[in-house]
Amino acid sequence: MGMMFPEIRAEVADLHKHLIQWGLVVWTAGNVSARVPGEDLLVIKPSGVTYDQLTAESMVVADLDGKLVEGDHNPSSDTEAHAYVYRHMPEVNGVVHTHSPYATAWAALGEDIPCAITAMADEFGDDIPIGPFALIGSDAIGRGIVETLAGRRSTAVLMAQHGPFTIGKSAKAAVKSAVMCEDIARTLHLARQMGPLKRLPQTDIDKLYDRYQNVYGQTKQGSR
Ligand SMILES: O=C(CO)[C@@H](O)[C@@H](O)COP(=O)(O)O
Repeated sequence: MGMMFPEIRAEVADLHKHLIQWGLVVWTAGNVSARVPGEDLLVIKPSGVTYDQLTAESMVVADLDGKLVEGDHNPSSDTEAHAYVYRHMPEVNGVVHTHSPYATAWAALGEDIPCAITAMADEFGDDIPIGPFALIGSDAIGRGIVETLAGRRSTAVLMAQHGPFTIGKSAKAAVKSAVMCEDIARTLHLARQMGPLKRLPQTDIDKLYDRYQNVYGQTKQGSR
């Protein structure tokens, strides 16, 4: 019998290339997962396997308690965290974790990143919040992600003294959130060296977010 969910496995394996392409990880320090539609299952990277060895075949399938269901490798050490998010946030279909340098520096400081530029209002419509410090090896990280992000727009949380976790309506959307989170963390770090950051007015954040999420690019509303 063939492996379960070959297409989702291939997509998740391929999405890890973006972590390298955009400078979000060194060695194996990051992971991407996707929810399996209609199943209490997820596909995630195997733990400690370098990105050049990630293929559809090397991905693993786990249940939403983080237990291995199919695969020749141990699942990512963050599988329980990803699984907790999928159990408690039904609208989320992708989760990413990295140690991208600027976002992780803000996490080390324990400071929210204020929504001070239009690119941040576009993508997040919100500050990027700090989540609690939580040790790996239980659902503490997942609980911290959900408690921090539930009910707010941001799709990125900086887990204190650890690093960013991002969520999305798809695994690709969660990867994009991780890329934009790092870009914004770097820009606002640079800005803060020159002076205090100033949060945009909430009304402007709301307008920018609405445009970017509903009109920007090739959305139907965006067509001339
Ligand atoms: O941050 C951590 C551990 O604290 C992990 O995400 C990172 O080392 C990557 O682990 P995996 O290779 O996905 O098991």
